[in-house]
Amino acid sequence: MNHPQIETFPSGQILTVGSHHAKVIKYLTSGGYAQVYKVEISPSDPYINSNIACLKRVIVPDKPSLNTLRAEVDAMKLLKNNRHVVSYIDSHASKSAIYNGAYEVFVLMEFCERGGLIDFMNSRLQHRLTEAEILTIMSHTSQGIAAMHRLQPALLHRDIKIENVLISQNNEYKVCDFGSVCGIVRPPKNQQEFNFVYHDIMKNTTAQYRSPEMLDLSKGLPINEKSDIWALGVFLYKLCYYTTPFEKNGGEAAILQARFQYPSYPMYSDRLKNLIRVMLSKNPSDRPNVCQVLEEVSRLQGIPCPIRNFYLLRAMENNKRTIEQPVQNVYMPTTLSQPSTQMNLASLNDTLPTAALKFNQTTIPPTNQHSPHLLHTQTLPLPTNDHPVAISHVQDKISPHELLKKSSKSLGSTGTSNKNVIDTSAPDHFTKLLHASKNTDLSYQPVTVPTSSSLYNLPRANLSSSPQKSWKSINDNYDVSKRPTNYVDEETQTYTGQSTFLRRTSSNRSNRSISSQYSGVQENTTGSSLVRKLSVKLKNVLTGESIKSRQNTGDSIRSAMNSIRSGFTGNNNNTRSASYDNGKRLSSVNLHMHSAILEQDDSDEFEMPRYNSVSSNTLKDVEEHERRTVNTSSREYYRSQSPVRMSVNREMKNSIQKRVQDLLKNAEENTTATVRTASGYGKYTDYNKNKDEISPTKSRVAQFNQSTAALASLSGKRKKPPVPYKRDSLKPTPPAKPAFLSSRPVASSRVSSNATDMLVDLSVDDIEKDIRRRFPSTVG
Ligand SMILES: Nc1ncnc2c1ncn2[C@@H]1O[C@H](COP(=O)(O)OP(=O)(O)OP(=O)(O)O)[C@@H](O)[C@H]1O
Repeated sequence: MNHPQIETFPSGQILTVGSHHAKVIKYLTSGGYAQVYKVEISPSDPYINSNIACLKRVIVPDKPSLNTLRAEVDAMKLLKNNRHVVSYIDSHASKSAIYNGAYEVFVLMEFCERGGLIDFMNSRLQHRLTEAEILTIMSHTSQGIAAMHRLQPALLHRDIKIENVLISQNNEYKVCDFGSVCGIVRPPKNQQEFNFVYHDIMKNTTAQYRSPEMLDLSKGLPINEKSDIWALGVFLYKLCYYTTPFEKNGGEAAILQARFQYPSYPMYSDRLKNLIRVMLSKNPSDRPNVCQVLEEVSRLQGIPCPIRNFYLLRAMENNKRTIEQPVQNVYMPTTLSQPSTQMNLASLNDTLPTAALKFNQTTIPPTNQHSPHLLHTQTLPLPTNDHPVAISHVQDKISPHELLKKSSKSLGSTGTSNKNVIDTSAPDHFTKLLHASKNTDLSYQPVTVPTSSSLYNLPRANLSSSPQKSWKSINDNYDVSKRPTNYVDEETQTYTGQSTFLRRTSSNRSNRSISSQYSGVQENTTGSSLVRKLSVKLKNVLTGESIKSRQNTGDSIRSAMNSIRSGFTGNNNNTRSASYDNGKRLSSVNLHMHSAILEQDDSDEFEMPRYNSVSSNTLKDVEEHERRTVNTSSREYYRSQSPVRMSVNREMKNSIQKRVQDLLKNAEENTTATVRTASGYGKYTDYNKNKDEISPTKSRVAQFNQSTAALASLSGKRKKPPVPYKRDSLKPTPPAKPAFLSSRPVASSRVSSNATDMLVDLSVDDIEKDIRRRFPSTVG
């Protein structure tokens, strides 16, 4: 993004950000893209329990850049209120009054009083961080990342680094900067996809933190959570040694080989070094997942692991579900307590391919004993037919006794190379790697991970030193004016002496393109996916949010139906229904009441400003953006890669289903049409505190009733308006299909599309059939 330089706001300036008023206390600093202010907000935020917040002001030059920011805000919203993520408060976007065509975006978030981790590290050049301090930072940061990885589908941060961790007033470390988030990226299938992924990585990641699979896409490995783990390993190394592991020796070649060395100073325990080593494994599947990292960090700290291993819980739950399915003619013991059948679930976890771990999230009742080791010692019921071991058991149709004997035999063997057999006498894969180093005096612990921390030679002496004691100087260091000028670029800096400072660079992501030339790739992070479009359209139909006349009610239904259809067929040409034309809609909306709101299709995006001056400048870019990029095959590729939206929409999906059902039910019951008012069609907002406007809840109910009534009143009462004659030559030509799409059937490329997966549940045929039946004149 090419960001224009702008004047800073003076102290005392009052701004409106969404439903908050923000008074500038002071300008703090400028990041690569943003001006950052400390502000006083009103009303105060209930989560942070304070009226002091951080305001990020970004001027973006164009709509694609704006969409990138939207994705960042979407991610922050998803992660809101996590203790180790900088918490989102509010946001707003408007057209810039200073720069033509540019946009000004404000994001309000929790203020991290103690500034950046990098400042803290710079304050400790003489006395490097202790192991206990490093473990605390690592634990908090990993918890922030775990909050992302636990989402389904998982969110990747993709830019984990020292510069992106801030410190709160009460010394909690928090992950920030979600400008690079994306979902799991499957390996590119052709040259075009390869180029997109490559450029996307170059643009959104920091060179020294890139993983081997990111650098060598020809390996055909996905970019998934394990790429974040690699970056977290580099992060840990840098916490220890103030430099990254590959910048001195070898650069990219060293990264590709995962070749690095530990400096002799400062001294850290072998356990900590081993943790770095496994996190920096060349093969992603050899790296621990974030829960395992946290478990090991907690063991080293001698405290219970703060989170439950969600990968493991999902595996267990899935396993349980499979077992509960009746299998005919097979004797299945419910539990087996013999040691030989105890399977370390972490082992199972690591044995299963990553994809197999992406089970549906389920709620598992909390255990009484919250121990970091508890989950390691879970007894796994006998393997079932979702696992290679189980297949033979299930197929064999044997009695419980034989089954037990057989499983003891196969599971008990050690050192097996048979991948179909889980070796329960061996430790889990990660634990093995962790303790395999010659440097460590620990031999791995078989089967059961001990709960006694003494087995792990915990550095007790270090643990006793409180990190808080040495954090006195952070506040001083936070003042940017007091920062030393001799910072060294963090991309190239090598620790050369005690006086070398780490630097917060103005452009932290090396190779980060300043232009938006890869707009197709940007869609990945913009979240302008088909799913969103369809969901929003359908939502609009159901809530009446963008309906302004009966005429358009029918149009909207048609449009939504067309969109849903095209969602299944992959044919986008008809999604641009003339009835869904922004300009047309604008001409008839009540600008006075809700112009800002009605112009905006994506109702969950930035909270639009409440003051009048901006209302006519609000953004309706997504439709336009999609129209512009409808031809790009990257869009096809990234259609399956919009996790932010998908996570939001996952929750929405159920409510959509319910609303469709309710809508149809209510349409039958509702005999009197509700009188419609303009206010009833306003945009829903969580923050609408203005008493003059309809409250969010009431507004939603009203909207819903009105749209229901409107639909009901349409039934049989209105003739379909004549379709205006249009000469063929005036009809829009459908955009040409890119070569890539022609060479490959669209349907096959959509198989992996999560967007389609989600929509399947909506039973569109049923919806359409029902609506056709009820409103024959409306749906064309
Ligand atoms: N919530 C916050 N509380 C306190 N200080 C903050 C906060 N957010 C950002 N800062 C300060 O502002 C600096 C720049 O912020 P940030 O990194 O988010 O900006 P950016 O323009 O997105 O930078 P980048 O180049 O990393 O994308 C941070 O390094 C930090 O010192």
